[in-house]
Amino acid sequence: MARVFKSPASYVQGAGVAEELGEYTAEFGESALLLADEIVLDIVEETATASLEDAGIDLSTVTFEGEASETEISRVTGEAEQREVDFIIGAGGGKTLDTAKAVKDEANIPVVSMPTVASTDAPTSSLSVIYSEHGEFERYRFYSSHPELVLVDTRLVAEAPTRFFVSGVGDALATWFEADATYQSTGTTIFGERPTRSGHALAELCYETLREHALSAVQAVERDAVTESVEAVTEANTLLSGLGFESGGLAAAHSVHNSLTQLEATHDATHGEKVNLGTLTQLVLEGKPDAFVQDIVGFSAEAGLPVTLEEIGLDDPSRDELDRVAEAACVEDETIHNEPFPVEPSMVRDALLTADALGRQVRDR
Ligand SMILES: NC(=O)c1ccc[n+]([C@@H]2O[C@H](COP(=O)([O-])OP(=O)(O)OC[C@H]3O[C@@H](n4cnc5c(N)ncnc54)[C@H](O)[C@@H]3O)[C@@H](O)[C@H]2O)c1
Ligand SMILES: [Zn+2]
Repeated sequence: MARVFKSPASYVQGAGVAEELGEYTAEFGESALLLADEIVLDIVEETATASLEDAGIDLSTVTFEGEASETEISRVTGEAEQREVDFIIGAGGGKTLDTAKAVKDEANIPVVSMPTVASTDAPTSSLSVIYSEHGEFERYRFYSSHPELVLVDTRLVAEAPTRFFVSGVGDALATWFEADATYQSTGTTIFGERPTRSGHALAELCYETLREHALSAVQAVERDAVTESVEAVTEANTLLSGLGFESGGLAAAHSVHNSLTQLEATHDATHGEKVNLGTLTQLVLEGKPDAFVQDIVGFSAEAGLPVTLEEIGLDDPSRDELDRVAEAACVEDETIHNEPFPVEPSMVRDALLTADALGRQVRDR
């Protein structure tokens, strides 16, 4: 089996780089469509328009309606085609960027991925997570190429609500454990091939960066401050986590996340928050030693992440609900089968219950 590593063509990160959007995108053409929801348009439209105008690029906008659904993708693709734009810029959170990437694919134009929160690794990846119009996970949509450019303004990231940044830490914290499980097994990545050493190493760097900088970075973001730790964690959440999961592999944590979305009560928890329960479940499933699991539970709680089912909306889950989650996590094409041992639904249910109990112990301390 081949080993494959893929990535976006360029990654640019720094405080104030949104003002240089025009310079970095001039190579993509003379007209662009900006896709962002109302909140994000308020934040970026003026800066983006001015910067693109300086670079001789016409910019028009489409307001993102809130869900990365097939309906929304068709609507925005229609706008891009009708206006005959040369490229699309998606600005905002994971759902907006996933939609912009799908439009790139449908309309066959470059996409600039401009996260305004460091909440997930969606900006960097070559796939979109598609939901129904009601917010239920439907499927992944894979593309043959990555965003042409990922541009992250850390000033915007720091000024956004801290919860997004903390959620990004949750998404990124899973990366190393999942990549390492895939590496130790005969698992494949989303490219359908074996992981490279590079993917594995970047996933580990992602983990080390979070352990060294996350607590300081969260404190800084709480105060809208940009520090070296904020730069480090923004890169971990956005770039290292993205490259690490795509070229390193996903395993149990994201399967548990996906299956948790089946329960409506978890819909108010963010992607990264649900992933954190997935990470803790994976560590218990793998039989990691007590001290190790407690260390990760303690670290993630201190960073502000949920460590119990209650904190992601499941106050008193029934046995039946947990069984449904465990079943869904183990369907054939789920990445949980990248674990280096066979996984059955009953093992997942028991690991989830135990992870929750360990989380409550830490919370009650
Ligand atoms: N494609 C991938 O590889 C991948 C990876 C991880 C997650 N995802 C997907 O990403 C989605 C989750 O993304 P998310 O957690 O970013 O949430 P989101 O996209 O649902 O929402 C982001 C919210 O943040 C707001 N926002 C954005 N920037 C802001 C700013 N600077 N200040 C204030 N508010 C701001 C937006 O208005 C929006 O309400 C899920 O659909 C998940 O499946 C995809
Ligand atoms: Zn994720």
